[in-house]
Amino acid sequence: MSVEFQTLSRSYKGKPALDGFDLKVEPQSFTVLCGPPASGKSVLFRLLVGLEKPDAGRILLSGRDITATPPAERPVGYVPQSFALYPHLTVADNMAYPMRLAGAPREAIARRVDRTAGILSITHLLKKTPDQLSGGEKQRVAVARGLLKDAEIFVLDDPLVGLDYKLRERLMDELKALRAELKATFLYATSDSLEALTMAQRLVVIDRGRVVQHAEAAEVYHDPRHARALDLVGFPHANLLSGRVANGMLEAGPLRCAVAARDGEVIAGLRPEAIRLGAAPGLRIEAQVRLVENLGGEAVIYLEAAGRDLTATLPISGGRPPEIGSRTALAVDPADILLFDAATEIRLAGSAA
Ligand SMILES: Nc1ncnc2c1ncn2[C@@H]1O[C@H](COP(=O)(O)OP(=O)(O)OP(=O)(O)O)[C@@H](O)[C@H]1O
Repeated sequence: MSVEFQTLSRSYKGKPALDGFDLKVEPQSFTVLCGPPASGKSVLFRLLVGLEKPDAGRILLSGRDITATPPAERPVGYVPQSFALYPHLTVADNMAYPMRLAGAPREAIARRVDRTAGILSITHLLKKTPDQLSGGEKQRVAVARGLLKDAEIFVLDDPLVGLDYKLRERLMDELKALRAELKATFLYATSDSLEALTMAQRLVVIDRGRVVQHAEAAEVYHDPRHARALDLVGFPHANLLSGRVANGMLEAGPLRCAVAARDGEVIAGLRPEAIRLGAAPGLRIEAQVRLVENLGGEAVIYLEAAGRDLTATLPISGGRPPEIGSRTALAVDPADILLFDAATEIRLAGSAA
């Protein structure tokens, strides 16, 4: 089933949470919505589930307008961000609750509970009550409960937040497998960019209640169309330096070079992995090392250059990362600098020359 949001708007006390939100996702796709906190992801999901009404705009499922359809009549399963399990019911009964409510036959419920519990590795918990579970176990039960509904669309609002990395990785694989098995359309919100890149077929970057880019995950990473897409997708966060272009010259903190962009205020973006240490061809930058995080094979190095903060990731195979407090020479290929309009944050045509 396809899902289409058409110029959806929703404000709270005059402040827009969604502001002309437009998005269409294909049937049986796995779409990840990635946006910073308070960008509107949860509000969007609550509108799709029917828990709230938009101020303007429409929601279409396979072309049918469901904006005014009551929640119970929408074929949408929901894993909310904050979950509440019924304390007096066992895990199995907690999971079964939405299907019971919908009047599903007992055998169908039992089958579905068993299968979903197996996929999420919670079979051993089925007879326990929530007070006997750890935080992570409760979270997996809540995910299972949301996925149990006989639905064609499932929305998962940051369902793995707070779980340890190994468990998250495993659950991500299992959720993808489950999507294929259920032949359903999955919408998955996260504010974690690594999770977004790992999970996504299609990635939607949201900023301030609007879609700023919708593309394959790799395309968002390699060809960000908006400063927020560059900022959010990738780890560590990209460097975003405010500056200006005048007479074909970029000046943004330590980044000073000829560019083919029009004159005006800009944001110059540079991924940490595009900065090299030592003398290399390209733009030379003098910097001071503020902090080094040694990750084994590579180091994240926090620097100051021309009064601005810069983050670099450097391979340190065999070598040693630079000393904290030392001065160091950096090299940047001007072609790696991405320019965005300072006001709209949209990518500008023309990169460094
Ligand atoms: N019921 C509400 N009343 C008032 N303001 C609200 C309400 N729900 C959401 N908002 C506001 O709408 C904006 C978007 O919130 P939303 O919860 O959708 O963000 P989000 O992208 O899901 O963030 P997070 O990743 O932190 O969950 C925020 O500024 C939030 O304060």
